[in-house]
Amino acid sequence: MFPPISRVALRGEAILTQPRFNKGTAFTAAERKAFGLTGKLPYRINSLDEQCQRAYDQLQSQTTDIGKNSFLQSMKDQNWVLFYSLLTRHLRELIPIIYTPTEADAIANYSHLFRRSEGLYLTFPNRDSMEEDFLEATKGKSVDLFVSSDAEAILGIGDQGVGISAAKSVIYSLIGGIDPSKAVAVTLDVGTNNENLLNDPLYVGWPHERIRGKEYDDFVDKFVQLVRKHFPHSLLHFEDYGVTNAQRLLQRYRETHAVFNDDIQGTGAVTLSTLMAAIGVTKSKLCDQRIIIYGAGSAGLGITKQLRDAMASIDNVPVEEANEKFWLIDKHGLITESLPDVREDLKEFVRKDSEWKEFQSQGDSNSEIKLLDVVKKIKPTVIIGTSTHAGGFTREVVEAMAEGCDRPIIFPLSNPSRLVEVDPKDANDWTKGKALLATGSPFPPAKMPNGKDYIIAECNNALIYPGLGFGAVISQSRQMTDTMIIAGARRLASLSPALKDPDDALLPDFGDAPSINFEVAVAVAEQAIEEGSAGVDWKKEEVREKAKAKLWQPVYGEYVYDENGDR
Ligand SMILES: NC(=O)c1ccc[n+]([C@@H]2O[C@H](COP(=O)([O-])OP(=O)(O)OC[C@H]3O[C@@H](n4cnc5c(N)ncnc54)[C@H](O)[C@@H]3O)[C@@H](O)[C@H]2O)c1
Ligand SMILES: O=C(O)C[C@H](O)C(=O)O
Ligand SMILES: [Mg+2]
Repeated sequence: MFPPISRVALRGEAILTQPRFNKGTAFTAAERKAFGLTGKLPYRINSLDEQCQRAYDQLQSQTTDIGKNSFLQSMKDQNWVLFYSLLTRHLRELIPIIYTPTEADAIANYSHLFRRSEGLYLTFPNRDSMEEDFLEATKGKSVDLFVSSDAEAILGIGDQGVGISAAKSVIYSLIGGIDPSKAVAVTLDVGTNNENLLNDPLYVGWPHERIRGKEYDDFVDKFVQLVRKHFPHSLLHFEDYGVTNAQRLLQRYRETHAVFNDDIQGTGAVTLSTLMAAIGVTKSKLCDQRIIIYGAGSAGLGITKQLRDAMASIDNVPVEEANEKFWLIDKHGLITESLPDVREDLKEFVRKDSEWKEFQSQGDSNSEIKLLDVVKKIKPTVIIGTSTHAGGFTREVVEAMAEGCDRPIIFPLSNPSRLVEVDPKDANDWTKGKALLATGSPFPPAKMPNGKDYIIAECNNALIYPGLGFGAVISQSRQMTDTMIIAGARRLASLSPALKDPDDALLPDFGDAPSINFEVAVAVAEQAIEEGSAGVDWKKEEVREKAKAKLWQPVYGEYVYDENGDR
């Protein structure tokens, strides 16, 4: 039954200052009496609609996006139902305020905007009390989800010391249906190498250079083992870890717990869905593509592997053959055999020197093979940007690509908006409306040569990770397997507007994110049950109904005072 009747053990000031239970002016007369609130609230009893109207009017009086973000953050500290219902009612308008791109500015100014702590802060110098701190923060809770970050690679803005886990956690509840009281945002503060933060007297994190090596691994491991021990059925989400740790941590834990790295797997999944929609328009197969990945970090490699695995599983292409469809470019150019210091995890995608002799002159440090060289030589059908290099897809690059194929597929995915590899409007103009486009942050539509709007799909992992997570949580999966992720990605691809009209967006609108993510969750849970990863004994046909019943929604339930109730 939703909304549920809640048994609450808090009275008076204590319930008004607990955002999980506070209803403000919406407490009923009976609740005011039972919880000692009659003298603590003004007379009028408001409905949730009226509260949302008032809050929306107040929000509109903020003139900047960052001001709106701070206002909403305060509202989250006061009343969760009101916060989430306001967002739900104005989803399209407010997601960019609480999430990408505005969240990037909020995190960059975290210490200066700081008002109130939230979630769990595990800090390296306090490592000896980690278990105590963990248990204190999770006492009495049945946690379904931990969203963790060490904040080393926040979006494209780099090392921010602390931040992001709370913003990503909000999206799980807003569009994924996860009960916010069952989610914990975890900040793993292992220091920062950001000089500005280290020199800022108001910095709220640990002002120390980042811990590396065994000390770092032991610290993260202590946290992961606490999650495993106390909440064995929970999902553990990793967000914005640095490239040297992200892939390693995922590999280390993925067999033993349901862990999920959003930048690697979430981005890989949403990009696979977007690409499947695009090749639906070009009427080609995944394995027919020649794909340039520009920026071979966590997201770039995650996308590469996801697309490669999909070629293998959907088109039945041997993995080694599928590897040959990718050209990875990082800050020193195309990744070839002779490039020094290539990360171990990129080795299977390294290109042979013998294919690129004309661009390599011995001993010349400027001989890196540039994006334009690669575009001209291989004539890619797809180019994906995860480089943080604003403007990296120049006019020359885009025009050269358009010469080599009819409908160039161009996904500049770097966030926030100011770091996009090419403004989609320019890519559309330079290709005379031929490009099939998707970006990581929201952009306004571009104009097609026939005067119609071309809607730019928002290929952001938030269109899929809440659904992947909710699917894994409700099916109590012991692991988040590749096949569960592919099932979610295929379901999202099947909902693409471009399947019906090739001139329409490659992905559904973010305004529909809750229903889209629900479909993803159903597909994930069905797959988990089918392959035996699930901990529930549902039949596949029951999944939709069961999932519906588990969706958390921002509505007020009835409260009953009970001294043994929740607090
Ligand atoms: N749209 C999405 O859903 C989504 C998801 C994850 C990441 N991203 C974005 O992708 C970008 C990268 O994120 P990440 O987590 O992979 O970071 P990362 O630091 O792991 O990777 C960035 C990579 O780009 C390389 N690079 C830097 N400058 C370059 C240049 N001039 N040319 C080519 N490569 C260059 C870096 O060496 C690094 O390998 C960020 O802007 C992030 O916001 C978007
Ligand atoms: O947070 C986002 O907007 C997407 C992604 O995880 C990123 O790091 O850019
Ligand atoms: Mg991220």
